[in-house]
Amino acid sequence: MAQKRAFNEGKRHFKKSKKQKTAESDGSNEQVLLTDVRRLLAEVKIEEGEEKKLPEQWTEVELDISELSSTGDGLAQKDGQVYVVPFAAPGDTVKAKVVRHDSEHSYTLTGFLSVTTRSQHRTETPRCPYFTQCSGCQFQHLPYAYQLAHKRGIVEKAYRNFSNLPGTAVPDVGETIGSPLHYHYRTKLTPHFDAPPGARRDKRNGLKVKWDEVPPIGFMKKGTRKTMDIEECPIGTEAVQVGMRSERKRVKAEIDKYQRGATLLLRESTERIKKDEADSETQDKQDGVVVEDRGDHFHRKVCITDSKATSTEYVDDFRFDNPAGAFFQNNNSILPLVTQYIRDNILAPQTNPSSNNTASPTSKIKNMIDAYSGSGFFTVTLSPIFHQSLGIDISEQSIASATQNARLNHLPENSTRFLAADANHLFSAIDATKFPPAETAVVIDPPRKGCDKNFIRQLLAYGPERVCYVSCNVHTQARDVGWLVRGLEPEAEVEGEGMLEGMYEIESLRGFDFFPQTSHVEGVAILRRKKRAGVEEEGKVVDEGVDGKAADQGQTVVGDAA
Ligand SMILES: C[S@@+](CC[C@H](N)C(=O)[O-])C[C@H]1O[C@@H](n2cnc3c(N)ncnc32)[C@H](O)[C@@H]1O
Repeated sequence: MAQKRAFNEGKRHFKKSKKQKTAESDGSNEQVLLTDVRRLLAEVKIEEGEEKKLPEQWTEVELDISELSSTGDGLAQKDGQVYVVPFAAPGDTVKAKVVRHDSEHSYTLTGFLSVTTRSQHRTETPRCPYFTQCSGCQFQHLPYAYQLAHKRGIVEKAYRNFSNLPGTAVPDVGETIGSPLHYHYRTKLTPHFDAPPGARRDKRNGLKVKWDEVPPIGFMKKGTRKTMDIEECPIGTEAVQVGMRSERKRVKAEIDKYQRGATLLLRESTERIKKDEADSETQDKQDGVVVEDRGDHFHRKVCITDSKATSTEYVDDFRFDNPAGAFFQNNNSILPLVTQYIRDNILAPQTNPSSNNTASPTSKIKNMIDAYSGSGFFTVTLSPIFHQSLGIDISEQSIASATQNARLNHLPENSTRFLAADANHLFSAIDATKFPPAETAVVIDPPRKGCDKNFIRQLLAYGPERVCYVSCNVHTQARDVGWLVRGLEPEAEVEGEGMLEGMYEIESLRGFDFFPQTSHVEGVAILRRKKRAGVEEEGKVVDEGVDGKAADQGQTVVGDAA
C-alpha cells in the first residue's frame, strides 16, 4: 500500500540554514558537522572564512582523511579548508569530487570517488552492493567494534559541545552497547519511487500520468535528490527482505495504476507459537513466511505492507500490537538490552532491583511517568518495577495502542494508565499527591528535536527524583540535559518569572547502537535529583512541592536515592 513519503526522505542532506548562527543547539546535521569543522580549523589555527583559492566545482581532489565527524563523514584539511567526504575512514587517502564550497565556514562538501591508500581501520567488506551510492548506511567498511567506539565519541562530543556544562558535571560516557544483530536488524523499511517526468504537467492538463518505464524503487542516491533502484537491503530483517522482493514485483506489475510516486511500507510482524502447541505446518516453508526457532517458541514472521493493518512484536515476553504504519522502535534485537538497562538503572543504584524484574521493596521510587510514551513501549516494559505508571503522548492513536498493549500484557488498569496530551502542559496537570515528585521517576523519549523549553521548565518545577532521558539525537539530548543540570533563565516575555534552578546531576551516560552500519546512536542518560532542601528530618521527606512552597508530605524514606 502506498504511504506518504517519510519526513526525512527526498530532502537535501546539506541545506543552507541561518539556524547555525543561534547559540542553542537545534541538533541538525548541519550544525553538528559545522561544530566538528570549526574544531578542526581551530586545531590547525585557521580562521573560519579566510579567503583562499579553492578547486572548481566537480573537479577531483585527493585528500588525507584525519577523522570521522559525528555525522559519519570523513574530514580532511587541505590548504586551510576542511573537506567533508562520505564513506571514508581516518587514515585513508581518497579521491573525491568537489560538490559545494561553503566559503563562509571554510568547508567543502564532496562526493566519494575511490580510495588510493587504505586506512588500517578499513577492514570490513561492505555487504551491500549499493554501499557508497545509497544514502542509508555510512559505516559498512568499518569493523563493528570501531563503529561502537566512534559512537561513544559522538556522545562525548555532544555533551562537550552542546550541553554548556563544565567537564566536571559530565561523567565518563560508558561503552556503547552493541546490537546483537549487525545486519538484518531493521523491522521496518520504506523504499519509494518518484512520479515520471512530466507527471505534474499531465495532471494539470487533466491527463492520466504516463509511465514509459518502471521507475527506480529504492532509497535516495547519496548527495542527490534522485531515487536509486535497490533490489535488496541487507539491514532489513529476512521477513522485510521477502516483503521488499514481492512489493517490487507488485509495483512493477501495477505501475499504470499509480498517478504519482509513492512510499512503500515494509513492516515485520511476528506470530509467536508455543512449541508444544505447534502443528506440523508451523515449520513448513511457506511463501512469504520466515520461521525462527526461539527456544520454547517458534516465531513466524511476515512482512506487512498495509499501514493500517496490525503488526505484532515481542520484546522479551512483552507483546506489542500497533498499526503497521505507526512509530515503533526499528531494531527488535536490541530492545531487551535497553529495557533491562533502564530497569537496572532508573531506580537509585543502591536500591537497584537488578534483574529480578519486580517492584523493588526497598526503593522509595514507586511511580513512573513516561512522557512521549508512543504506544507504551517503555511504560509497559518498565511497569514491573513500579507501583503505578502513567504514559502520555500527543497522538490519540498511539495512546489507543498503548492502552491496548497494557491490556495485552495483563497490566492492571488502575496502576498503568495512559493519557493523550501535550507533554508541554503535562506537569501542571499532574496531581502531586498521587505522583509525589520524591517518589517518581520520569522517562523522556522525545522526537529528534528534543524537548520544548516549556517542558523542561515544568519538569524542573515538578522536580521528580530521577529522570531517564532516551534520545535518537544525542545533541538535542545534551542541550536539554544541560538545562536540567544548569537551570533555565526566564523567558523575556513572561512577566515575573524567575530563574529556574538546575537540580539534577548526571549519574550515567551511554549510547545504544540501534542502527548498526549507520552513524546514528541512541543516547540513554540517567539523572538524579540533587538533595532536596529540607529533606533531612529522619524518616521524612519535606518537599518543596510543585508550586515551590514547602509541603510536608510525610513520606517514609527507605533508602536515599540522592
Ligand atoms: C521517539 S517517539 C518515542 C515513542 C516511545 N517512547 C517508543 O519508544 O515507542 C516520540 C513520541 O513523542 C510523541 N510526541 C511528540 N511531541 C509530543 C508532545 N508535545 N507531547 C507528547 N508527546 C509528543 C510522538 O507522538 C511520539 O510517539
